[in-house]
Amino acid sequence: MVSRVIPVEPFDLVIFGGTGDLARRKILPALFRRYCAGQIPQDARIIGAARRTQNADAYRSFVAEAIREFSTPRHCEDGTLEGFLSCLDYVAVDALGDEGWHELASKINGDRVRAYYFSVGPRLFGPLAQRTKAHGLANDQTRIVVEKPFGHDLDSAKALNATLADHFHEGQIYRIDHYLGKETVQNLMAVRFGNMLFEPLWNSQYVDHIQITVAESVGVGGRGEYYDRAGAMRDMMQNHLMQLFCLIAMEPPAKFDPDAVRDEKLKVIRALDPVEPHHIVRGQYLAREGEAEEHPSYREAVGNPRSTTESYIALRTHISNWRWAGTPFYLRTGKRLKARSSVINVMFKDAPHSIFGADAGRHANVLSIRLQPNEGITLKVTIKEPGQGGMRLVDVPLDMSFAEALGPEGQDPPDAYERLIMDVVRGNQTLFMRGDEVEAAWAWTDPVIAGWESRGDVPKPYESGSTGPGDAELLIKRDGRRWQGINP
Ligand SMILES: NC(=O)C1=CN([C@@H]2O[C@H](COP(=O)(O)OP(=O)(O)OC[C@H]3O[C@@H](n4cnc5c(N)ncnc54)[C@H](OP(=O)(O)O)[C@@H]3O)[C@@H](O)[C@H]2O)C=CC1
Ligand SMILES: O=C1O[C@H](COP(=O)(O)O)[C@@H](O)[C@H](O)[C@H]1O
Repeated sequence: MVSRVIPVEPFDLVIFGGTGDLARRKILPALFRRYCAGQIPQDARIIGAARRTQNADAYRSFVAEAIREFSTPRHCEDGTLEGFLSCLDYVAVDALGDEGWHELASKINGDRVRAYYFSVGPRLFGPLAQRTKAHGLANDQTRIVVEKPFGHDLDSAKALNATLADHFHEGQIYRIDHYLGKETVQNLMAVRFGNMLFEPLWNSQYVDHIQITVAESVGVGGRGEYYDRAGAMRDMMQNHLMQLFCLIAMEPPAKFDPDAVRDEKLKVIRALDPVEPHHIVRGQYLAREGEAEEHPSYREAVGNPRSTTESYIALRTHISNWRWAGTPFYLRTGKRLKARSSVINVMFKDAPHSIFGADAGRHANVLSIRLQPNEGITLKVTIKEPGQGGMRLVDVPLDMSFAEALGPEGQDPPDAYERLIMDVVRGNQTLFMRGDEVEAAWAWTDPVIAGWESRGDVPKPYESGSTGPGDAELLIKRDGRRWQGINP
């Protein structure tokens, strides 16, 4: 199955922070892949902007290096890299001063789409918005792309929304949550709303509970300073897990358009109950014996021997609405866990009555949506155990891997940033967070954090390579349930 690539109109994209880590590892390789796919026209202009002084050729060498290191292009013909590099330019600009802005303005084309990607530290989001406008770089076609973190709490998110709103209207602001750009995350909507099979069962009458797991095998890497101020609750739960949660729990939007989808997500967040303190477990990873040098403990990695920041969080929450009344949602995420594995498990209830008697045991269907890796869907169904031993039941998986089912496109789907950047150029905000959504997510998150801060809560240690702290097992076991495994 080969999908049709529709080229976008020529555009100007300025990447503020175009020499930074995110630009190097994600944004520029994503643009290159879209160029290879034939989606970016030759007269598109991609301008890196950062403080350091260098000419366009030096920037092109930097980008070529980044692409060699981080891009795995398909269908790329000889000379494609040169073609892509010829779309690039560079201007030295200071987000906090006036240097470089005049030159940047001179390179922007009059009447085509202009996108400004703010891939810089969050303290620069406001100044960039202000200067972009003040130096005449913005027109009605202008879009700004704002990276995470979008605020540190509700007050800072409100302040940032207000600052951006001083210069751009909501329809111009693209707040990135890269999980929304993941192919399988979009598939959540396709599975739910493209099939008759699931939606009638998608409620508390048939669903016992839902588990969302985003497990990472990596540690905090080189982002220790940022991470130690954030922790798993702010870094992952408030945004990525919250978005997955919304897509799983929301009502069907009337159509797949930005406000219809975002209105429904917002309703879910606003209907969330506050999390009870005894429904949260925080953890912090320790080094495994003998591996401390290669894979240090969390505290070692962030250079803060007394840190009480969590690298793991598990919680139970509820939505107070008609569809989900009484259905618990268990969410967990953490670093340095057993495997990289993001899965949503929809755990259905047992059949109301067993005609096979007590010996048949208890069996319930489970729909597992694997977001990464090994993207696909498994439905656990109950069948008869083969043989003459009476009517004994056994659970077997109906397994579908997207890679196998979809052929080459399924094996190498576009990276999240590819999809999202092209959506910016096309002017489609469906997969971006709206300001009120972000604020609602913080309004739910803040009291949780305030609670553990006021209690002086210290995260529970867990060993790197494990499934997290033992208390997280108890969190769900107390309810007579258990986590599904963390498997690669
Ligand atoms: N790296 C990652 O994996 C992820 C990053 N993010 C977010 O992306 C954003 C960028 O992160 P990352 O790339 O890691 O950060 P880096 O520190 O690697 O890069 C920062 C960039 O900003 C530029 N910069 C710094 N100060 C100024 C200034 N005053 N004016 C103009 N440019 C400036 C730097 O270049 P120079 O010093 O030359 O000015 C550099 O290009 C952050 O908001 C981060 O939270 C989000 C998810 C993942
Ligand atoms: O935004 C973030 O996401 C990554 C995980 O993203 P993934 O695409 O690799 O699943 C996480 O490692 C990082 O801490 C966080 O800031």
